[in-house]
Amino acid sequence: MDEDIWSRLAEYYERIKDTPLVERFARDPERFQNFSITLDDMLLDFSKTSLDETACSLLLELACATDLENKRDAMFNGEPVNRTENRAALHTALRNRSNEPVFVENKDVMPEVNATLASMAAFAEGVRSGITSAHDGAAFTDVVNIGIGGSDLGPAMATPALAPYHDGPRLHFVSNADGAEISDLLKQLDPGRTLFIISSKSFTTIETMTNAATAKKWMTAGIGEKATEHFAAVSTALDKTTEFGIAPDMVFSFGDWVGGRYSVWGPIGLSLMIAIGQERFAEFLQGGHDMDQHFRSAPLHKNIPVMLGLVGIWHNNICGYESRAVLPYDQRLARLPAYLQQLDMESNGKSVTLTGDVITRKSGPVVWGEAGTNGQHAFYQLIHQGSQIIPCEFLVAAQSHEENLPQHHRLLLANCLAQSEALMRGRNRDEATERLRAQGAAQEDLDLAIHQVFPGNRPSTTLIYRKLTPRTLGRIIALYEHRVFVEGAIWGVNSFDQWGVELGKELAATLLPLIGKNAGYEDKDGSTQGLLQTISQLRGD
Ligand SMILES: O=P(O)(O)OC[C@H]1O[C@H](O)[C@H](O)[C@@H](O)[C@@H]1O
Repeated sequence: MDEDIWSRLAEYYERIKDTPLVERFARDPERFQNFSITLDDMLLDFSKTSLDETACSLLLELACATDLENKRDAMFNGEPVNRTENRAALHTALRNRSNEPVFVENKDVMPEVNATLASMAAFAEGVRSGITSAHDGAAFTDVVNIGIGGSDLGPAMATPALAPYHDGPRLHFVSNADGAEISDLLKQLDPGRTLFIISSKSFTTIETMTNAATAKKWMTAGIGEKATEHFAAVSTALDKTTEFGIAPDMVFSFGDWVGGRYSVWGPIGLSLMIAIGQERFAEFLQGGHDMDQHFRSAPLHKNIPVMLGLVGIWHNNICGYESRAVLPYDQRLARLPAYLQQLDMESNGKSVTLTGDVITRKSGPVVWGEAGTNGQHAFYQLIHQGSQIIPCEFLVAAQSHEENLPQHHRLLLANCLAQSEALMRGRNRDEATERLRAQGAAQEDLDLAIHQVFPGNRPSTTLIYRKLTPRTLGRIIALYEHRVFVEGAIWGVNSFDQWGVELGKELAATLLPLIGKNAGYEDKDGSTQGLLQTISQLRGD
């Protein structure tokens, strides 16, 4: 049945694709109201896309035909929706502020969630106040989260996002296997005042374990045998954290029903909680919960994650746009594109459905982006005049935290709106020629107009929120999580596994002993052999 809807969508798009966006606004004075959704002080505007009422109805029909609502309820109800790993995906339980029971295999997980949150809060507030102190009783001045992927990107994105609320110790993040990162950081730190949080769900991830071992060595050199007192861990592998030497009361655990890239809401958010305090962290959770309730209860056509997901499906599968740019006009969200790359591309970068069938259409698009206005002076050239169309997703706050710098925020807002307007309306050759004439260009220079044509009719969405508070950030992240879920549900993929990261890891393990060797890799392909030899020569091994 859904094949029929896909075909109807494709046919319908052929009929309407040449209607300019500006014409749609001219025809429908209510277009903004009809193609935007509000949740309290947040608004998603998707009126600057080619979606119209018929396209929306067809997409909603598709959502129903692919059983979106039942799939959503199954996730919230703790069913093992991550079927390839036979697990629930219950990040929503971590922010379930209603406290209604949530069952995994007949056991309510909420008491455990609340107990963990309470122990995180006790630890975080202890570190912030100095009660949980360094080996000599002094307060920690610096906290370093060592983790990668989902054990890094959440707090690494959210901490700068909430900088105005950051009143705890300084926070640092180390993720890369490249020793440059930890080395450059350690040079700035005092081991006697530094706390490490080793964040790894599995506690086996090679990058994290290598950085953790380096940190432990550095700490031991600095403070001696009490080094492990300066280590906490966030993990589901308690045997491994003990083996590393971390005291059980410094370890924070979570269920295997929390996926790495969905884990900022629980103990992986410990570093964020230390930065902003438990109350602000609770507001962040409340924001996530607000979006969960909206996602569960709002009718599909008034449901922000659902409609953002359907806009994504429309652009990717129907219009054929293969990437999307996330453009926060909010410097503090500069890490949001990186965060969303993992959330989106690790979740939906799949080629096989849950039932093991090869997907016949495009699944997860390429997600990329940069904070505005910086992007304008870099890659917007291609967005405006390049040969491919990139749907742009703008985010912007109506109010800034910098009340003493109102001129900056007005400028930021004007730029954000100008970009979506320019993408939509473009500039034709006549207009470009007129503009040159008005600037006093000589007749022979009017040919330049061709270079100053903007095709226009390029789609964008804008998410506006009052101010980037903890609660708003929670809503934004949960919105994107559910958007990814909506798209994954329609494609029929498992948005909660990530088998695609494994092969590279396995091969790295086979290559590690070969680095610096001149032989022993005859079974490798010619390129890999050649590269190994070159590395050996260049290193002088
Ligand atoms: O938390 P960890 O077990 O250390 O995993 C860290 C990251 O590495 C894996 O390879 C996955 O790609 C990510 O989904 C995960 O977040």
